[in-house]
Amino acid sequence: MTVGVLALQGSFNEHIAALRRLGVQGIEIRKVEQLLTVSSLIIPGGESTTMAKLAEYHNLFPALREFVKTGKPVWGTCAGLIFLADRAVGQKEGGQELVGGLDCTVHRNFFGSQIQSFEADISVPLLTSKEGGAETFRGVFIRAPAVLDVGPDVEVLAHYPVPSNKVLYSSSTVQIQEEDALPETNVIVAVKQRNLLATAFHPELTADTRWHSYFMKMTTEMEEEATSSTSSTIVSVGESSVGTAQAKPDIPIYQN
Ligand SMILES: NC(=O)CC[C@H](N)C(=O)O
Repeated sequence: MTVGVLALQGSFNEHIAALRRLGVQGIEIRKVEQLLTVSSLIIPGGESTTMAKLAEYHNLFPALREFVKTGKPVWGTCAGLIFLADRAVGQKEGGQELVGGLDCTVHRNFFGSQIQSFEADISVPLLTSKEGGAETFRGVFIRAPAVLDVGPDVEVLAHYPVPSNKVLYSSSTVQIQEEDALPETNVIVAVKQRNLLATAFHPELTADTRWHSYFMKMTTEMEEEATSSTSSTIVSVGESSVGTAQAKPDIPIYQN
């Protein structure tokens, strides 16, 4: 089983480290030929416009679209979610190329600018039912996008409840008025459509490997479907195995 991580820009090293904690070797993908060798692909967070320019430079878009179409699992985190979306709003002037495949509209910087980045506990019932562990997952949102609407084949995996009148961060000019709380708006932050998984936040920046473990299971299932006669091999680089519940506290890895 070989997992590629698009390594043009952004948090690809962190994804590779998270895979390593599960005993899986992630392969850095920068060229079309490399993409042809992997069974699944992670598109990391970063800056989607820059990543798109680099992907264009390396002529990766046709191969990425083909990869999505073949049904191989692809997981986009943050900028990776933007890449996978069929439609994006809030793009820089002139827009940017998207890989597409995921029937949804994303807003590139839904939660505001870099300083409005935040962390929040997100409830993800599917992840808890498949991977066990805590009821919630620590979502690290860095100038994060959000999903504005989804097509009929898209499964919504997680919401982030934003109080309608609540400003996420206070500043000298903006005060949070908790007492006037209005009903919450449930913003979509994680989705799945067949072979495509997408999160607006960064699981690779936490010690919780359940999202990676879940993605590995998607990869194994897809491989078994494709080659039902041959068994897949995990390249073990550590002691732990895929699917093992992680005992580590769920804190951002940069605090370790
Ligand atoms: N952390 C991220 O990946 C941020 C993505 C960013 N909003 C973009 O447009 O690319």
